[in-house]
Amino acid sequence: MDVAVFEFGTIAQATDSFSFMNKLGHGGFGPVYKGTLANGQEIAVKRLSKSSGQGPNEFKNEAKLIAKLQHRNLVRLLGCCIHGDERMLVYEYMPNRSLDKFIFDETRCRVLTWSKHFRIICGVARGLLYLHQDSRLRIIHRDLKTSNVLLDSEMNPKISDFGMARTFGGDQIEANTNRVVGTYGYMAPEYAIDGLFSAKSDVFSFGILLLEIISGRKNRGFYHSNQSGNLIEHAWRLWKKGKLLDLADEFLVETGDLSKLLRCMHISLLCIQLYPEDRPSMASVVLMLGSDNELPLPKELGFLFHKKPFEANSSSGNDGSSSRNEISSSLLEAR
Ligand SMILES: Nc1ncnc2c1ncn2[C@@H]1O[C@H](COP(=O)(O)OP(=O)(O)OP(=O)(O)O)[C@@H](O)[C@H]1O
Repeated sequence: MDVAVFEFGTIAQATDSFSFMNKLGHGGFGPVYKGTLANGQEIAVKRLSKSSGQGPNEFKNEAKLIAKLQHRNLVRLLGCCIHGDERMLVYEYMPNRSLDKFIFDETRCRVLTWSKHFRIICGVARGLLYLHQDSRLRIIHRDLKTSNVLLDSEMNPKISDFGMARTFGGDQIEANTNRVVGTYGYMAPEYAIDGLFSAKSDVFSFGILLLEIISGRKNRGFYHSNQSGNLIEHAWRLWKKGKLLDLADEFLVETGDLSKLLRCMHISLLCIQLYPEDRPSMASVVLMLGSDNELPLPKELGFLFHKKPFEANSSSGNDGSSSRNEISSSLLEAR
């Protein structure tokens, strides 16, 4: 199937000339708008703010490749739009927006019982497996996080922003400026420090996502009244004491299958192990989620989470800034 190339007029009309009312948010690649096509189909338009430096044909070819990635747990790219220097991507619209808006909101997270959480976890794992292994392109996401997991009308999870690092920035940013692209709090240590990415750095991000989904708390900015450290350290301490269940959100414990809940937390600790080779592949993660087989023990996590080996400049929110971090590796090397 060929990717649709939309006329600028069609997109402007669908979004009411990119009206403020239709703005869904603002991510690292630029603002996102909701739109409705003349046939009634709802769309989300990502207006890329940074020029990727690509000519129109190159951009179209990359969009074509991304559009070929089709899986029930990936957001579908419907097409693109080119207007002068501007580049836009047109996605299917996800009415329930992103996962972060549910799990970190005390009222809205009650909409999701444990079984729905588990369905979301398994869906994200399958979507990532498809990107790593089953798709022809073999994509490493590089920025998996709760705001990049969108939810359709039935709360099925769909990973978004896949292919973006490869296509619209990452490789170029790294090649040209020695910087890595990702989000602080989700980046695997080898990626954050040495700029080395692999499918196993995505597995690390998946582990963090899993911890966040189950605890309802963000790894970044995690606060606990009587101890220091982040969510990972807290999880590790509880694991050592055999009290991992204390990390889970109370509502999940009430509505959940406790052995499955514990199993998911155990899997998350396997995914965030220090050395990439110790982490399971996404194929193993999918198998572990779907079976009751005994799981290996995670290796000591300890070490680096006590220190901040680099300075990350980041911000987040809908104020036009991005939650994306660009960490200069020359800065890292200098320390
Ligand atoms: N297809 C979509 N359907 C519905 N809402 C969407 C869609 N794509 C993005 N959004 C919403 O638009 C906002 C911005 O998304 P975007 O993916 O650009 O940024 P982000 O994930 O918040 O940050 P980053 O760019 O750093 O990954 C998010 O709040 C998300 O909920």
